[in-house]
Amino acid sequence: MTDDSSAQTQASADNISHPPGTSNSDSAFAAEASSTSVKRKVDDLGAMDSKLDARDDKRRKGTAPIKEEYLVKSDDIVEPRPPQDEVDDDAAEAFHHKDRQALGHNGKSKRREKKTGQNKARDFGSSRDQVGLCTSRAHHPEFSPDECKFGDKCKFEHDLRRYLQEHKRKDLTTFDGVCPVWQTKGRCPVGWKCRFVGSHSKEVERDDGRRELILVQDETRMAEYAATSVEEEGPGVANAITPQQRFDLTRRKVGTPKSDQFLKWLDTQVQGQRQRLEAGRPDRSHRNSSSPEPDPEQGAVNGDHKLDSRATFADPPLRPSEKRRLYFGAETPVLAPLTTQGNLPFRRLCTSLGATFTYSEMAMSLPLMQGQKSEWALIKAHESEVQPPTFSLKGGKNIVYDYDQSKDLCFGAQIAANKPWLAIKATEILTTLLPKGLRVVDLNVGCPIDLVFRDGAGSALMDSPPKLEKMLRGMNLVSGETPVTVKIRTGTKDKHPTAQKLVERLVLGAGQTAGDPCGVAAITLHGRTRQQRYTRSADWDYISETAALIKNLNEKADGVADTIHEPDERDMPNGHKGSRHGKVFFIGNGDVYSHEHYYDHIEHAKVDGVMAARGALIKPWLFEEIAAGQYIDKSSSERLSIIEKFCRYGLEAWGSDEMGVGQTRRFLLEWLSFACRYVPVGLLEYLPPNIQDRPPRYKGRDELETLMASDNYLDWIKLSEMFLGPAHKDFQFVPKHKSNAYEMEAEG
Ligand SMILES: Cc1cc2nc3c(=O)[nH]c(=O)nc-3n(C[C@H](O)[C@H](O)[C@H](O)COP(=O)(O)O)c2cc1C
Repeated sequence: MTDDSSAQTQASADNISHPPGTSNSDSAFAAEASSTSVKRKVDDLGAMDSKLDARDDKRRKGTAPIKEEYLVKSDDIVEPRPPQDEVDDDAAEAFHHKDRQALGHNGKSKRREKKTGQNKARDFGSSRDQVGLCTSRAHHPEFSPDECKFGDKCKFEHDLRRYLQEHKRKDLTTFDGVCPVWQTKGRCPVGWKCRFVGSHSKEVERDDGRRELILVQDETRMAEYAATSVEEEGPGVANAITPQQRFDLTRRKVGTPKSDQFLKWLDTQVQGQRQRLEAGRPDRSHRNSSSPEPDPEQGAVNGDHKLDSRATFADPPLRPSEKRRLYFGAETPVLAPLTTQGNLPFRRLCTSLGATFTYSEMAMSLPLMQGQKSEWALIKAHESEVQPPTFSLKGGKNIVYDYDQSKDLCFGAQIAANKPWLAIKATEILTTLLPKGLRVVDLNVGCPIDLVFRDGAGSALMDSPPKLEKMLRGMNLVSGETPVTVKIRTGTKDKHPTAQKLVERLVLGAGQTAGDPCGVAAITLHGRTRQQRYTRSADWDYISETAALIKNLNEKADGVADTIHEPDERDMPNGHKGSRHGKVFFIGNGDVYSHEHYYDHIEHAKVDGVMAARGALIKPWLFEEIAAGQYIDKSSSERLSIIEKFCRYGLEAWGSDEMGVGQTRRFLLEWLSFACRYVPVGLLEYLPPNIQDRPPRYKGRDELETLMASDNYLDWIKLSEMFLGPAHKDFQFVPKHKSNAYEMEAEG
């Protein structure tokens, strides 16, 4: 809910979709909104069309409708920002994949590990102490350090006082000088290296008169924290594999017995089919004899028509385990998977603001299987994400038979792969090593990035339905109780949508697998093609048609299952009472930027759930707006406190030492590159805001609001310095839309 300082916007109550269960007259919004004011504005726009002068015309096309008094004009022309936003979004999605080719889907690593995974593809300079403190000293009182195993060869500092006085930058004074990690946990894992170490250390006098520096812990806070935390590694972090597990992965010692069995069976099916084709005999075992011609879409990219294994000639050698039931509904707004941006602190922030479900950044299957640390870092979650979601069901409608909210959790992993064996084995490994930490394993079939696409992964799989079906079927067989989901696009090419045909195949099975669904529990559709990237709006008409189709298919699947295949409860996702087939949930995605869009899509496109990506990056309180069913006109100071929260979460996740502060700053700047696009709703002439609109140059209601609207990364650094202090002299930031690197001026 909005608090006192959040003014309501002048939106027309007639224009607002309300959360289910509220109406115009009973919502708090209706009482406070100045509906006539905006109604007039909206009507005016129609009437004024012919009178618009060139300037207004310019403002209307793809331009955010900012009230006259806030516009910054030169020569009386409203200055639009440079047209770079769509390009930026593509760049943002792609940026950290520049080195993804290094992940070698073919198993051959072309570059070194340190360049893959989270945040490794860009050079941000470094944020280190001038001379580091030896770890044998880092957590100990001054007089009783551990022995340094490296002796004279150790290049780190062993004299604690010298380190503190000469090599370490002075303590930060932000957060009132109190270490945010220590404040939460009662102890700070980085010890003497902490940039706030003064708040958890002191000098004491010993019996012999010597003065010793010691670290201080707060036992009460530690006990409180221990009582509520499910900490596995670091502060509140879940889904971390153990060093032993990682070691075993690197030595190929983690078995994938279920995958091996399935893949072997798959192989025999493919070989059998090949032999039949070579012998020139028509494949009479096809159940669907009415469609003997290969589907032109099948295997189009990989030319693998012949190897199309629509090959459930014999039942697979193993059955899936019974799955945890899923639920998506109006009450469960979903945060999209977001490479780089969807890091743990940002997801934690969104969860705290009302996001119900979250996904990891896309992780590549091969490096996961190889135990690469940076890829497994993507799968770590905050403890708040591995708890049951806290929504309350409105009227208990649409609830899935047997759904148990207390067994559900918020966080799912997303993976990408270009071959069935990779997707299947990675899924088995993920769900074996983290049996309780993942809501779903989601396969990314939307990624547009060239490097991924050319390898046959991401959205390339849209053009290889048989391969994709094999992947999902196998993933479902090996994933234990964890459901498998998939995220797709409208298609790869403009004006040639293929998602609906694909969906039909995934929900019902096709050809040889007709009546034998691959077991996918939910499908998310981003309503754009790969070719279109972020140009033009997402096609919600197509999403809506697909929702209707899936509803039909869900019903039809029952019938097909009756006549052809006796489904086993375990094979079915989200079984519901009275149905023999499991419901496949359908989530729509694209351009959701307000509660209005959100509820409109639930009501009119009739999707089960709605996922937000850039909308949440630009204003993470989108989730609060969805819960409240109204716009929240956050003041600049409220927005600043959200930035502060991110910094706290970042320091908790990455540490409060120089490195952790640098990492937090880096990801904060990445996020601010989106957040600066927010135009406060109080500055807009009419609502809803359109995510594709670019703001003209404008000034905010106060200096801070103006600063937050800046698209100059130097201003983002200024904002970061309010909480993280002056940037390290070696800190670099390359804004994704600018080619010039920024290097911090040296500072003290
Ligand atoms: C910076 C950025 C990173 C993204 N990373 C991923 C990703 O890792 N996996 C994925 O499935 N989609 C990814 N996407 C796509 C989004 O999940 C989403 O489908 C798309 O942005 C459309 O939603 P929107 O209009 O709400 O932004 C990314 C998008 C952006 C802008």
